[in-house]
Amino acid sequence: MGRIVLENVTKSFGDAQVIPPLNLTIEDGEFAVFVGPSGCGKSTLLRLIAGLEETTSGQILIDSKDATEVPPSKRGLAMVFQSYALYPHMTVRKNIAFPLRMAKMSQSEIDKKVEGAAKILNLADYLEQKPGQLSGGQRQRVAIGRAIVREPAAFLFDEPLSNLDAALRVGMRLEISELHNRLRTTMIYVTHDQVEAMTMADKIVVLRAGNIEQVGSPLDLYHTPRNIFVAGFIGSPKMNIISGPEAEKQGATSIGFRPEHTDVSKTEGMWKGRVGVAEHLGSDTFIHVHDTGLADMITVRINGDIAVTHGDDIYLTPQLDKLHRFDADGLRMA
Ligand SMILES: Nc1ncnc2c1ncn2[C@@H]1O[C@H](COP(=O)(O)OP(=O)(O)OP(=O)(O)O)[C@@H](O)[C@H]1O
Repeated sequence: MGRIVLENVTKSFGDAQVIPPLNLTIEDGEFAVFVGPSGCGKSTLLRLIAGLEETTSGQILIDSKDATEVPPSKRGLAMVFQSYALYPHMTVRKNIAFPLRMAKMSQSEIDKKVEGAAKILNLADYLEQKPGQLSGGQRQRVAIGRAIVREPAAFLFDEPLSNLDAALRVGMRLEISELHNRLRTTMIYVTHDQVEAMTMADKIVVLRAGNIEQVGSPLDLYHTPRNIFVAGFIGSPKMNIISGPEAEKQGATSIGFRPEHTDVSKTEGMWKGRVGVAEHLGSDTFIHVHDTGLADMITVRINGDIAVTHGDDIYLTPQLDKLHRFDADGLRMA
């Protein structure tokens, strides 16, 4: 079990309220991702759930029980820190066993659990090695192993991949998703990387200045962002957002169109511009377009290659059925 409910939770540091009253439910077995720009309160929210920070007001329920005053070690949650939180002088076996030894579990039971976790995480061959002999990804798995053996109601991850290189991040991202598929335990994952959020989450919670801007599945957020902030945050490259006469023509204060929802031609189209940087990836081409009179830069993405280069004229036509319309408050219009 691992259903986590926050009811009117607030957090202030001195006079500064970093989490205004916040309500959120994470269902048992769900993979929830907290995402948002630096300083928006993601880590604070996770630490409140873990019990590493005290709430200023409100309640935290874990499986319907009030956990607001329960100390971290008694909440049944496991926080996975970055891999450097391992003990360098201990073997992998001892690192994974550490929380069980603290809990005074019998040696035979410890061995069973450590070996079970090592199997799940493909670490069985490394149990007698020290963290320094392992790759970054393997170390990260040891950190996860230490959490798994406690059989927590939920795993809490705070940017666990941020100190890994790009290729390893992608690999570990898949491993954590696979682990979730296998264990089906609630996971809460903090990142500022919207690609991680999109690819891992059942439910994304987009935060800005401690406020929840939107909660939904990755594709809900992609297709129907409820405001300009979410529209600009979810999706890569970012949605183009423009205001002025072209938006007014669509009956909106601002309109948004994604790079992948824009038709491109060298001869005709709705708006004319000039190619700035064209990134030819083979599979796709990203073109950054200037001098449209709409915005400093419009980014478009097309499948495959197109023979354009810096300085060429180019014509853009947004796909009107995929246009996002926003009112003067930046809220999505029906
Ligand atoms: N112990 C503290 N004392 C005072 N202010 C704090 C404390 N911890 C966090 N804050 C403030 O609370 C706000 C939210 O911080 P938090 O670390 O939760 O953000 P975040 O979204 O996780 O950011 P990042 O992505 O940069 O890690 C920030 O303005 C931060 O300065």
